Amino acid sequence: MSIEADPTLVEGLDAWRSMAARQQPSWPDAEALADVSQRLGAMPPLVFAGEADVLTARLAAAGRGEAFLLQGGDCAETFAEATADNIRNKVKTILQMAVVLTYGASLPVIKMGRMAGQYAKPRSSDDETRDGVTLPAYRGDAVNAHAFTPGSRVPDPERLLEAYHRSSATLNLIRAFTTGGFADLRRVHEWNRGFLANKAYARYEETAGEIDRAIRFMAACGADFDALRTVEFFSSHEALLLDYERPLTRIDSRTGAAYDCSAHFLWIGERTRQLDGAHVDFLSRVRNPVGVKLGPSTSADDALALMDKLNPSDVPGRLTFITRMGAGRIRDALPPLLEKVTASGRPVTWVCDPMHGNTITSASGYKTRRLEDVLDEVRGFFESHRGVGSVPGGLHVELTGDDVTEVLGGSEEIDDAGLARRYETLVDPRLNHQQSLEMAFQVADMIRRP
Ligand SMILES: O=C[C@H](O)[C@H](O)COP(=O)(O)O
Ligand SMILES: C=C(OP(=O)(O)O)C(=O)O
Repeated sequence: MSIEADPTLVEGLDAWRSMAARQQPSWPDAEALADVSQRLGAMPPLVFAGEADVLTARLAAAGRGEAFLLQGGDCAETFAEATADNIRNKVKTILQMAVVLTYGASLPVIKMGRMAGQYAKPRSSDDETRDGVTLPAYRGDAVNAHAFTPGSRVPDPERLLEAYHRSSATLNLIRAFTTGGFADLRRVHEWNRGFLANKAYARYEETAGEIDRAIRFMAACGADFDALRTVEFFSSHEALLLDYERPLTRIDSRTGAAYDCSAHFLWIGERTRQLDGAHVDFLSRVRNPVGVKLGPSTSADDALALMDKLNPSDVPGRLTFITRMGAGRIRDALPPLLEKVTASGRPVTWVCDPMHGNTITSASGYKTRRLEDVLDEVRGFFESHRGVGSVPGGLHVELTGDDVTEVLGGSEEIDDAGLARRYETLVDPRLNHQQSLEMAFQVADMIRRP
């Protein structure tokens, strides 16, 4: 049965309320939460169901090896940083990476931001202790504030509304950039401006020069370039806070199916992917394309059971598995999953998140990652897929368009002492602009050279 034809899916949209939901805030005031839910439910949707369907078709192509997904953005967006400059720099970085990948690998690249809604974080511990004082952990700006004071850390449902408004403003600007001419491929050089000149920047200029020449050649041949003016760009975030996702879920007037209209693509995190849990149940009932993070402890049977629950009709592009095994584990942990899922003959789009399995604490105490581990996990991802004959369909990265110093290594050779220079993330370390471009060049090579 196709997902829109099953009325029990829509009828059960609130079934998650009686299931175990991990990583939810302890909202102190149930009435205030109910009031916010009602107000969120009255807000316009942030995306249109038809856009989510287009993305499903694009992800199906990535699952067949006919496209490649590039999903990137902050670990945790913050309200304070939802500024024009930050949004523009992130969009530019993703567009630049996409150009490098498209040109280098001759594959269409699906561009998706971890943007316009990535305001909630699952945490390893419910508390944080500093100098003997213990407070509730920061769970993202949609829940509480980062400042280490008792008042800041109390979950406040009004923040869900603020997350909605910031997401709306961010998405509006992304749409303006990507449809208003800013993302026109003929401006490929412009996207480099404003970043620090560096090795990756120079290599990008070379690629941009080659693209320019190709465009001038095609123009001289009389090609029509209207299609270059706009770019499809999709939004995504972890569907962690069900008190946010549920009120933004709407019934599509065309099909009668439910869509979570907080973003085009939603994923379930490694910590909340229990088969009988609230998150899996809720996302099984919406028709957006959805993802699930799979860590190194995932068994092939877990993966198959998630497919049964989240994509029972085997719709290509509906389900993406985002593997995050760690560089040291991927070559052992991924192939058994790929073998069994591939043998089932059922459609899944496989994406590599090389960030979340490679987090370390540096000698000076920073939560960081090594760029070499991150790249090694991507290499392991390609090797595993090539060994099994399955399709490496995309990349999921935590990045920023700014010149932060949060990840070790890269051609700038950021070392432990260098981390302090500009360490700004509130949760996990992100690749900076240069490291993101370096990664794109290397991944283009990996796609090109089987
Ligand atoms: O981004 C992912 C998680 O939210 C994050 O890695 C958890 O970090 P913690 O272990 O500091 O809670
Ligand atoms: C929490 C995240 O990842 P994971 O669920 O893989 O740990 C994340 O992507 O922000």
